[in-house]
Amino acid sequence: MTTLLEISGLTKQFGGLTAVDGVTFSMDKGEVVGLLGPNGSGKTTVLNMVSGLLPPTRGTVMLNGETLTGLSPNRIALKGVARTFQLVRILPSLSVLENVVAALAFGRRRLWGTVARDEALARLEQVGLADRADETAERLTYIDQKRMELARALAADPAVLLLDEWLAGLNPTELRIGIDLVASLGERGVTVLLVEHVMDAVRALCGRCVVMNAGKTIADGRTADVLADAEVVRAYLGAEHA
Ligand SMILES: Nc1ncnc2c1ncn2[C@@H]1O[C@H](COP(=O)(O)OP(=O)(O)OP(=O)(O)O)[C@@H](O)[C@H]1O
Repeated sequence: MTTLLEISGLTKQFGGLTAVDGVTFSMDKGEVVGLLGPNGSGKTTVLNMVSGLLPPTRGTVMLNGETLTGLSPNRIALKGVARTFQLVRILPSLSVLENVVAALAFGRRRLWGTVARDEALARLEQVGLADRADETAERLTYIDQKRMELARALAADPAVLLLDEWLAGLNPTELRIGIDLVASLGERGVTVLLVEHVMDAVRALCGRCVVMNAGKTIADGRTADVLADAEVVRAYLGAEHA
């Protein structure tokens, strides 16, 4: 396996609070890795540093041996890192199709015109939203806005996709579809870092998990082993899970 993403000693301090404290792990190409931990343990802050939204206080992020730390979010996106947000970010007054076309125009492939339109439709098809292509984005349900945000992220043809609780709030049928979708991305060689509290999804999707607590990594290993780890159960999953 080839190491694609390497996170070393990643640290973020907000004033006196060390939100992320020396986090180190790497991901191979095509791996789907769960990043777990209780609320406030620092997971989103890790994603924010990997995607360049926040500069780390210390530590580095490398993609394919190239340092991302210090680059702007836009540059990092152009290098192949895409993400979704816990609270979806869309262009509300544009159509669903235009939202994805915009991601293509400003993404690393810089596609325009009918090529962009065809590609956008293919991405919407992939996330099950092709029939809503002409709808104004703000009229979509929250779940469909999440789907559209994923289509925008996929339009960037990412090497690494950071999903921040993308499966949260889905009903059981939608969850099944969402899990299959994320699994298909891994199978296509997209490396996925999944911040998620939905344990059925984590078990179904992640061969490996990294668990954080109070900014630190407390476990990193095969999902079954990590979820049975006494410290992970104590800090995150709770006794009823064990
Ligand atoms: N911009 C910020 N300024 C100050 N403190 C912040 C900032 N962003 C996050 N924090 C704090 O850093 C800590 C880690 O937050 P973070 O959102 O990364 O946790 P999380 O594990 O993603 O939580 P959740 O599962 O609830 O999304 C929290 O104590 C949070 O209040």
